[in-house]
Amino acid sequence: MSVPFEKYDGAGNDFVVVDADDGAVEDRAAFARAHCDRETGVVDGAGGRRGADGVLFLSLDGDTDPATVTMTLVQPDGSVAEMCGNGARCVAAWAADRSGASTVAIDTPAGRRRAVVEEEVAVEMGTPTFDPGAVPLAGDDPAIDATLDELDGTPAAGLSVTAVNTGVPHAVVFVDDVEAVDIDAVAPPIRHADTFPEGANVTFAAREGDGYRQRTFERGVEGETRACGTGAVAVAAAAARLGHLSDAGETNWVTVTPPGGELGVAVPDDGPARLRGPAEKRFEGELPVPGGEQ
Ligand SMILES: N[C@@H](CCC[C@H](N)C(=O)O)C(=O)O
Repeated sequence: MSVPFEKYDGAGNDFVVVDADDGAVEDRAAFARAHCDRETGVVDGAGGRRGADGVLFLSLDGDTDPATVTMTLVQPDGSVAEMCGNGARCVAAWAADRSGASTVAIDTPAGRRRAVVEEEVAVEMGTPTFDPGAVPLAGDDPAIDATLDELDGTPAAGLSVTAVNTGVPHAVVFVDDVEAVDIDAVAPPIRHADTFPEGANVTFAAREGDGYRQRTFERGVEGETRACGTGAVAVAAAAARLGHLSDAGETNWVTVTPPGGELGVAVPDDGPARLRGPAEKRFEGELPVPGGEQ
């Protein structure tokens, strides 16, 4: 048995998109593990990398105003993420391609997010929180520019971490040069630290002009991705919290640049964060359903 899919890309974060209403994929974790693998997964019909950063199972209701999409992101390790910023932007582009709607409400496990599709796709990202219970953190104190003793003896020793939830947990580490970070060595001790009982995505950021360069090691992918939207929001939110954005203005758009593209982030004091950037369909095809009948 096979299922139709489309491949979308949001600033370098790439996703297999499956219409959940087809009902063909019973074991979503097995499907994601099989087709996201970077060596053996879905072949890129547009000539790019094999595999994907996750599978978006989507259900579109075009009869509501605005159109509503229920989004479930299943990651390469089979886990379900509560939120995905670039995924949500790809969802909005998918819904616009299908229904012509330029405004879309996206229901995620983290709550409803509104998106607008123009030349770029912008999505509301909720209000970032440093609250220890919401990140979540193991203790009662927030981690703001904090050195975690438990990282002693690891490649992450001595790094200052700011913990923030932008729909999913992020540990933000400001460095002088993101390119110089040995991310596969430094990120895992933070990602698995007891401080983060549900784990954390680990996002490195370095100032570049009025904005930031970004690299993120994603939970669920268990490796670096070419972009991460919740990570970009985490960078701007942490920078604002630490007083680093005073010259840029906290309600202005901040440019955050991951390896795969360019994102804009706004983190106003009095409302939800917003994320904008490119999101586009790359190709479509059919994929086998693991364990599915012939
Ligand atoms: N790439 C995403 C984040 C996806 C979720 C993350 N890997 C997690 O498990 O928390 C984004 O663009 O935000």
